[in-house]
Amino acid sequence: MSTMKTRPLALTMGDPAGIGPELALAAWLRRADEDLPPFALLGDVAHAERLAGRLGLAVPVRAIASIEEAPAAFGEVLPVLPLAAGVAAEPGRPDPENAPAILEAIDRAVALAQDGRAGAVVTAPIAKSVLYEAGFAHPGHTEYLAALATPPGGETPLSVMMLWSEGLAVVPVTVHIALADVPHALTRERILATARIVDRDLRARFGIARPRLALAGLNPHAGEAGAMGREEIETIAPAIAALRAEGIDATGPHPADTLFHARARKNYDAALAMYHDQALVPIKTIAFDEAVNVTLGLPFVRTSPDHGTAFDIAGRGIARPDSLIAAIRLAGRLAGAGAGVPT
Ligand SMILES: NC(=O)C1=CN([C@@H]2O[C@H](COP(=O)(O)OP(=O)(O)OC[C@H]3O[C@@H](n4cnc5c(N)ncnc54)[C@H](O)[C@@H]3O)[C@@H](O)[C@H]2O)C=CC1
Ligand SMILES: NCC(=O)COP(=O)(O)O
Repeated sequence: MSTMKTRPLALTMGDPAGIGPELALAAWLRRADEDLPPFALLGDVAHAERLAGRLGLAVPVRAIASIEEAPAAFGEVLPVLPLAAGVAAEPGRPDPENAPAILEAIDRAVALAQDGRAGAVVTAPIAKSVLYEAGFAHPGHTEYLAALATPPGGETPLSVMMLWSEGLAVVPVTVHIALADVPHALTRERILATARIVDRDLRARFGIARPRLALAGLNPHAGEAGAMGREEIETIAPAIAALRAEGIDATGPHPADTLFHARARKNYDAALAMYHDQALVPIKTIAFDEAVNVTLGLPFVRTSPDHGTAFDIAGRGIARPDSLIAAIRLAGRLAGAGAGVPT
């Protein structure tokens, strides 16, 4: 394991009835094999210990008082920053009563990253519907993180969801909305703002000198010259023209059905899809165990596994930690934690 001085990552527990906490235990067990940067779990010590016992995982858990203690502790124990809100969770049985603890973990992780004390935020999955029942007013992490990143009296940044893997990166321009609302939400301004953030962050965070962005159409055959919908002509093509005029390497609108096969994927660094499933179906199909959800447009790094809470398998020890491990590794890389700072 690295002896370099690093800023630890802040890993939220997600929904404690989902697979997030057990994946955190599994990732910690693989820390040396995977050369993971140190992280602290924002969670509940007793819950993590019970889960480790139930799953037969040899994970010593220790409460730490500040995240600065995490790197030194990480080699021997799973460091946990305990939450003030209580956690009482049975695997597979989500309970809106846990909403305060779930949100506290996110809030504190973001505060640590904003203060420069954590290198990045890694979030374990939350079940949106469970939080909605408790009054949560944001569609998901992506939008909530933008709200948390809003400076006092300032503008809320546009947070952009990107699902990234070695072979494919996809960005849904519209995210957590009903399909019926997509055409209305898909404006030229939204496409422009999203593509600019993708271009900027692929350069700044991923080190791609001139990102190639491929924009999908919305309709079959990218509208078939207007016969199957006019969004391509009226909205998407003008946005692409404006992006190109700014010097951004944007192409399209491409028919979505031929944008994701192996040869097509070599032609771009990120595909901008017009709605959630147009983006997430291809990447989860080819890279479910490796893909990482990265939020662009924020003043701090946030990654997450590509999957959800998987209540159907929680507490059974069969959930694969690969995507969370990929999320931790990518967070470390994007935050510069992987390289470390010599002590
Ligand atoms: N970043 C986040 O917080 C995300 C949260 N969600 C939330 O998760 C909840 C459940 O969503 P679903 O659509 O059911 O998706 P899901 O990803 O939780 O589960 C879909 C299927 O994949 C399996 N699966 C998921 N992760 C797995 C893993 N690591 N190893 C093995 N099998 C795995 C599950 O058992 C299930 O059969 C929803 O409430 C949704 O809001 C979904 C995606 C991301
Ligand atoms: N389907 C992706 C997803 O739901 C992730 O959402 P978020 O909670 O990361 O915004």
